[in-house]
Amino acid sequence: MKEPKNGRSAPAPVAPHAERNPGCPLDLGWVEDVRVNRSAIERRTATLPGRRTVKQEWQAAWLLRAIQCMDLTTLSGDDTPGTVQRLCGKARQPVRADLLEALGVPGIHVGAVCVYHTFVATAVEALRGSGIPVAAVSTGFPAGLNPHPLKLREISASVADGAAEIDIVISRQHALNGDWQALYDEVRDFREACGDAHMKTILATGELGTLRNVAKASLVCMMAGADFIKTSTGKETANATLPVSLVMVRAIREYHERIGYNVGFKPAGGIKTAKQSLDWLILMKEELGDDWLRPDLFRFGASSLLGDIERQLEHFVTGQYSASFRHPMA
Ligand SMILES: O=C[C@H](O)COP(=O)(O)O
Repeated sequence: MKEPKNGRSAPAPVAPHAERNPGCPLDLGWVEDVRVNRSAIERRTATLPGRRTVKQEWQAAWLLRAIQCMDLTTLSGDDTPGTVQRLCGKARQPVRADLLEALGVPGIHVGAVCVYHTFVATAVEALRGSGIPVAAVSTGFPAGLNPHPLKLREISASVADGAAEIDIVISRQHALNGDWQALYDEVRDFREACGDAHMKTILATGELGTLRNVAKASLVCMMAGADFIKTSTGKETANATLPVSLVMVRAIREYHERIGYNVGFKPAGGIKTAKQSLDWLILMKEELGDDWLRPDLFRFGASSLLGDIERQLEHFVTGQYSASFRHPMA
């Protein structure tokens, strides 16, 4: 990440989309060879937040980057066109103008807005001209138990309404049964239905049983053409965690080394504080390098993280914390 030298933290302009991952044939030998050392993974992630930290203007710069890498999300049963429109307003101007001015940042927006299919057209309209893509959760999100043909139609409908990114959920049963061919075929079909829209595959790691299953499912989804692998829906009992993320980003690194394509990573669910966002950015920088600190290869899926980041930026500028209601999301 480019870091400020003079206290100013203007983020570089960033493109939303990287080169597509075409996938590769399913390599069952590779999948079955996967091993995960749980205690080593847990040790590494337990020490990471304590060992590394960024302060002051560097922290402000990293928090601005976290905003640029955010899929600002609303996935509630009480979503309405009005709340989605207000969220899109927040996506265009995620930080108060006076704070941006004080930071010396001309303008900034989030990576994408993420909604249910029903609100794709509303969000597309509200974001017109902003360059912010709309992501739709799909394929029977969050449980992923709808009939397969219906899932494909749901993807097509969101693409037709203007979604540039589709967040699919995998059938957890395929991973739990070790039926990697079925998972590969399913995700391959989803990828085809997405057409030009970028596909993020949600593993719902909290429901996959073991870290080894997480690693295997990550590889299979990338072989099937996932542009991103994403931890969680936000609706599982356990959502994004650092150990699960470490396993997934190491699978991304392995796929890159063997197949040559960069696949993105999206931790999602339960990421609410600026401090947590810094932990994830440090993880990405240390494990995958600076290329994965941009929105084309890294996103946070989060509905409430932005409010805390804005509060921290306000504290950096004014030295004071405001109440969270002063930074409403929608
Ligand atoms: O994909 C995004 C998640 O559903 C957001 O989860 P959250 O509401 O816990 O931030």
